Amino acid sequence: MTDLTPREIVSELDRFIIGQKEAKRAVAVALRNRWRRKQLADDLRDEVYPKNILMIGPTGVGKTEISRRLARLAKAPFLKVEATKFTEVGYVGRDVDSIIRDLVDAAIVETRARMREDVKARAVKAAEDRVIEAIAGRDAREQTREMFRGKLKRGELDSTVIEIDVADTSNPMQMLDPTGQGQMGMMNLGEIFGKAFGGRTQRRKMTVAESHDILMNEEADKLLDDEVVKAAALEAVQQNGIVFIDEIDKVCARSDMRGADVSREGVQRDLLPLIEGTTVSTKYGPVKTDHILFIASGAFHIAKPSDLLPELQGRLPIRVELRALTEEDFVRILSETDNALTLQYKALMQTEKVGITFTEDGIAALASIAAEVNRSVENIGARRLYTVMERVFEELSFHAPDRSGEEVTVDAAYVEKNLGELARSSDLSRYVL
Ligand SMILES: Nc1ncnc2c1ncn2[C@@H]1O[C@H](COP(=O)(O)OP(=O)(O)OP(=O)(O)O)[C@@H](O)[C@H]1O
Repeated sequence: MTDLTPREIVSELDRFIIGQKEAKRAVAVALRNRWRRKQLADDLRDEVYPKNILMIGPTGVGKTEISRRLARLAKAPFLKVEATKFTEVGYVGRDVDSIIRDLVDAAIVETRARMREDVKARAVKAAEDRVIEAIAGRDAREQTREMFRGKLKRGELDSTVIEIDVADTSNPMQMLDPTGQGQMGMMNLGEIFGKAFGGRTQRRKMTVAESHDILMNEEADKLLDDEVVKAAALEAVQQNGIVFIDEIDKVCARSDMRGADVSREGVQRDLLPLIEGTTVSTKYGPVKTDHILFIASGAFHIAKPSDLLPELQGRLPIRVELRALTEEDFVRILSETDNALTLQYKALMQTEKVGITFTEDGIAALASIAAEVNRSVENIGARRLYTVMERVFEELSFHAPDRSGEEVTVDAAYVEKNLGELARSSDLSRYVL
């Protein structure tokens, strides 16, 4: 749980998302409300439900990104689903409870990773002991072990090859059918049960450096109590979980309701109890959804928010609109965000020792082409920047290993050379950009 104020939350989000002030403020308040709720006395705390949010805006303008970054900031379990997934032909029973089950699965993985960090120091020691045992043998004297420990810490053993028993994480069911054709071969029963019921190990050869992460995770897991992980993950989901439901406008029925519309409205009806608060059973135990924050989102080009079921409208009281991104926004997305694509490509090329410099007019040219293709082909928002950048770097990406030591300046001329032709033909850009 974060104790950041709404202003601080917005400024954290500003590092990654350009514009969309209204949406940032709404999610910041939603998060702060959770902190406020935590401060209340028990009886009142249970009465305070989250105010869920409806984000309205075209594709690729930051709806998911804002929600995902918020979840990361709050260290909250997060799940994104498309509402339309539940209308697919052949989808039986519209199992919307799977949303909560998937959220719990994600929370278990995250919680375990976080708790692993907590037991890291002890795990480091245990993992070291295993490496030293693999090198020096089980009966080595204390002095010898310490000598190896010193070498290990200094990285002098990194390329030494060791043989260790590690958990076998391959799929046990494959073992039950080794022929892969439904015919069971002759097998040792002990092997089958050993495989199917956990605790299997496998002897593997690897370098000390390679073994580091594997051994660390194994030793940390030994120190972690599964029950504690489970309880913490369930608590995190119930108190902090965030579910992002995309394409909610696509499950709106209009007044002239026909076959497919009826099924879409059915999805809204199924979603309703989750949002209103219910208990879902998962393999880790029951989960109450009352305090999970739901963020629904859609473009609402055809259907309107008022076409949603009235009960659902009532459960999504906060409405925010996100606007389409402009060419100026693209310039800022490319140059001001902490994870800007320009920084990413620069870092990637640096691994090949190719230096990249983006000039101002280069970035302007990239933004202008992205905006132009969005206008002429289809507006997919900031996602267009990905395809444009990939195309500009296509040649260089391929030849970079042969150009080690070179400096490349991405200016307007460079962008024009690699992209200009393509961007001017909407027939071509439809396929390539
Ligand atoms: N305002 C923005 N600032 C910075 N990056 C953005 C912005 N909007 C979108 N992006 C980038 O574009 C990509 C797509 O955005 P996002 O997933 O948030 O789209 P969306 O609005 O949720 O659309 P959809 O409803 O189709 O999923 C993300 O990688 C995100 O980083």
